[in-house]
Amino acid sequence: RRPKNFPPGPPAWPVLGNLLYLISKDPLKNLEKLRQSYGNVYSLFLGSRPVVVINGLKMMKEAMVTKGPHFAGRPQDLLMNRLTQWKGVILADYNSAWREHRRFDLMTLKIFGLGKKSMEDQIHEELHHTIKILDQSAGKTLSPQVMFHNITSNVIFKFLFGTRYEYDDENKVRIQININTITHKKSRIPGEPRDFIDCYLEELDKKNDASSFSEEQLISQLFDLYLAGTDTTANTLRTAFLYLMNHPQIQERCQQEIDQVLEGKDRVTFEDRHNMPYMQAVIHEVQRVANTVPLSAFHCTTRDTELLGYSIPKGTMIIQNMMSVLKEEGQWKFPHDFNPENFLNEQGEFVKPEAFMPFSAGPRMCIGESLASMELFLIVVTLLRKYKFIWPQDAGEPDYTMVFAGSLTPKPYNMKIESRSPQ
Ligand code: HEM
Repeated sequence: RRPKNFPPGPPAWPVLGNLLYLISKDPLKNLEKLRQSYGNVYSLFLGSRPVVVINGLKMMKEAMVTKGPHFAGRPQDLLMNRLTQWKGVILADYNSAWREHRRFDLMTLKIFGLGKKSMEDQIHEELHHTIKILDQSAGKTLSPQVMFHNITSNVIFKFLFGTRYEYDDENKVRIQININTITHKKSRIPGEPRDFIDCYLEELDKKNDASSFSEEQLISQLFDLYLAGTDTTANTLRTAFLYLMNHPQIQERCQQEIDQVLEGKDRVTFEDRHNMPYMQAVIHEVQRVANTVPLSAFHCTTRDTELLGYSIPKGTMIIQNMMSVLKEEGQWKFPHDFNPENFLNEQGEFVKPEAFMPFSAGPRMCIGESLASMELFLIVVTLLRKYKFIWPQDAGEPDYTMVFAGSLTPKPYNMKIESRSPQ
């Protein structure tokens, strides 16, 4: 039974509730249909658990920003919580341990590169390795899946551990996380942190009884940042090249802008984005259609609260339907098409509508937004400057349907690359 004055929703089956809507073939389409029937704030039962689904920019802003702290919890009784021992940052509840760690993560990200140039250098270093592979593949067809994963994985790896792994290294992450923590303790010089682990160990030195910092938390932070920061960005890159290959006129216009703005320059910097409105528009449009994290991370109410006049008790699980904002009619010039004009004004300047919310909003908003934006820009621009990306002739019609498994990703595809004249 729905609690009193709870948001409306479809009738629920015994035991399963409305679970079938979410585990069927196209859960995102189901959520959209339910929005059409029940409005921007509706409810479902996952088994016997009531869940509220939030849709559309207005309600999303009111819940996540205006009433942010009311909606900033995370459900604590999911299997994943048990597996992570209630540690880390992504699944942590809205409490002081989460707050302290979130603040620390953000500050450390800023120290290592977003404030200085080091993250940018790291992205270029990684691109250097990728370009070696691509140069060998010029004129041929390749699958970009692993390649994009390797770039984004190594960028975050270097930030966390101070090293990168070789692309053919089988052991990569699993072993590194444990070994690195131990070797860091031996090799670090206090006051001269090399990476995230060193910064965390410094924090442990300062630790007092009330502090939530611990070695177990350190391991959980490493896992969380690695998991949250790798496939999200890699999947967005895969979406970018799927669309760029199948919209050659958009690809060419990007290349014209890139050639013009970077003429005589060795390599692109993140600052260059201010002179590249079209490129910026394309990357944002890719993120909008990619809808990479379509249900965000599940939230939970931290107190009894209200939304659109409905009562939502403390402890209610909240699902954000991101597509309902990223493709909301009335918010976009072309909500259902891939069209960079969505981010350009009449003067051709880059503008970011409020409904651009792929990183969510409010107290739980993604902490990797700046890093992801920097990666997307530097990687797409560098690759488009050097190569032309072509949809292979034998690949048939492009399939833009995304595969949903927590995050959204395009179906595997191949791309043909040709070197452009030396830039
Ligand atoms: C295109 C790439 C990315 C997208 C679309 C994305 C999107 C999101 C979304 C939708 C959330 C949930 C926010 C909420 O619950 O309201 C989130 C959380 C998070 N993201 Fe990202 N993300 C991306 C890249 C990254 C990167 C590169 C990092 C690592 C530096 C990262 C770290 C995190 C963390 C730690 C959280 C949890 C924040 C918290 O619970 O307080 N993300 N992200």
